[in-house]
Amino acid sequence: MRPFPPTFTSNMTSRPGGRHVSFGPRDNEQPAQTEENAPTPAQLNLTRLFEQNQERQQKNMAAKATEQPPDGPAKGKPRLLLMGQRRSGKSSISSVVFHKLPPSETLFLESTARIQKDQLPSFMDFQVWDFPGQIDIFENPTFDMDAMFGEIGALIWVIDAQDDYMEAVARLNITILNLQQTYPNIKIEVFIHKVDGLSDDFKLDIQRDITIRIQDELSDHGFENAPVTFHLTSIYNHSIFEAFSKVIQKLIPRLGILEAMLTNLCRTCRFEKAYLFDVTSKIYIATDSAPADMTSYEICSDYIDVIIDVTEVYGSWPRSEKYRGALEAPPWSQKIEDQVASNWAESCMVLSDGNKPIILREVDKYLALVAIMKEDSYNKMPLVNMNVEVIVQGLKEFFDITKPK
Ligand SMILES: Nc1nc2c(ncn2[C@@H]2O[C@H](COP(=O)(O)OP(=O)(O)OP(=O)(O)O)[C@@H](O)[C@H]2O)c(=O)[nH]1
Repeated sequence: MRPFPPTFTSNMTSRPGGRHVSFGPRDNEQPAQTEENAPTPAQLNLTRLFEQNQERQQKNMAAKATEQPPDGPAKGKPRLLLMGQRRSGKSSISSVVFHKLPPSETLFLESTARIQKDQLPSFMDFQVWDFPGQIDIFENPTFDMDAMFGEIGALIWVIDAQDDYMEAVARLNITILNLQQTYPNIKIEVFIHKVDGLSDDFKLDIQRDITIRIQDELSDHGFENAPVTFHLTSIYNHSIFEAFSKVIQKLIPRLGILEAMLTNLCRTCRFEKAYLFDVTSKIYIATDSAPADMTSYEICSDYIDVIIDVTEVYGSWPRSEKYRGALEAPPWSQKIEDQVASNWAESCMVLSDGNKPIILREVDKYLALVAIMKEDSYNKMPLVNMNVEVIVQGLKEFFDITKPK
């Protein structure tokens, strides 16, 4: 059972009460930068951290160089670490995406006091750690860095775009510089968050400004191609799911094969777009090669809500012996389980405007294939079903083979 009824609030705008909204980051440059030559406290802090890191790196080299593959956690479940300033929206993101909390109810979330560790049963069984904004791990020598970052899948740094973000960017820079030395394979995903209510131009300006500040700092320290990616997000629309989809996709081994399967399916069945969804979070873990567009993603993701809700209410409903007998009798002469293509959910719906069927087929209890077909392709349904069935079998094999043993 899912804890909350599905809700989707599109493009609603909301500002947390009493938050300061500042849009002039360049006016807030630190005055210390005007004093030439004298190292600022931030620089001193950075130097100290570098030295500490170098010691730690040397100690770790011998012990760690053994099994860690270059591209992902060695064992256990991939971990997504949510970090950032206080009230930047970390707990809200985790609650909305993974626990289906309606976005408007995040207004009542309390500040996180200790690390919240969420085990999420999904196709990949990853963990999400919500890190309290007030704790600075690099200030605190008692933190076990290896336990935190050793098996990490991605570090998600949340920046509140409606607030003054200079401090957040400075902390992020310190974090990246520290981690780059010891854990160079960590993928850093920057969520420029709460962009609802900001104009498109303004969002892009903020993104450009933050990107430049981070890249400049990194290249000043000799890191030219650090794996840092930026996303504009809000819990009040699908952008947060889209961003998480991109993050999770980087953790999937051989994603290219999945994408090629979906691209082939689209070509053979004349689909406009196909997505493979993680049904509980509605993150899509793969899509075909056609350019992604938010509208098709939104329709498919809302369609999942509808179908999954119906399945939860009416799925595996008991049929009486008599009714079952009638269904299994000639002309079908087959057990009911063999007559339906899926033990889980299968559905097709045609939207009257545009006349484009949407098809959904569950792959297993975590994954569903959802696709938008081209106009008037409804009469090809038997062929489409056959092809979808083949792809679903292929997907099952793919996950059987690639799942961590
Ligand atoms: N407008 C808007 N507000 C948001 C968004 N995401 C979160 N918020 C609000 O931001 C406030 C703080 O969110 P939290 O999730 O508690 O922040 P946090 O980063 O977990 O804070 P700490 O636990 O103190 O570290 C809440 O009032 C949320 O409703 C968003 O996308 N847009």
